[in-house]
Amino acid sequence: MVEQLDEAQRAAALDRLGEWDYDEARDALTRRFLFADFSEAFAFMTRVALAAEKADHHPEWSNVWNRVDILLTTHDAGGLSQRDVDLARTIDALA
Ligand SMILES: C[C@H](O)[C@H](O)[C@H]1CNC2=NC(N)=NC(=O)C2=N1
Repeated sequence: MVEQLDEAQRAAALDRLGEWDYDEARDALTRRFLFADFSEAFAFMTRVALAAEKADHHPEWSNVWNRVDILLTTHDAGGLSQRDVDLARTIDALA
């Protein structure tokens, strides 16, 4: 079972992640990625999809041309968990 992060753990995680914002309503991490064009954006999404499937942890996301909006939360935990923080780091490395 995955545990929801408490306030202190969440603050520490957000501090270290830097580029990610906190969505209070969803208890989630969010980040917008911008690319040169659709092809670059979709290539990124493909890399993330493979990593997400491998980790069995999946993003909520949308794409409009060169833009990819990502939201990470853990449905099983009812909010933000370490799995989201780990996936955020993985995604940053794939951008
Ligand atoms: C059964 C399976 O492990 C779960 O449904 C996983 C799959 N991917 C998931 N992804 C996310 N973001 N949150 C989850 O709680 C989650 N649960």
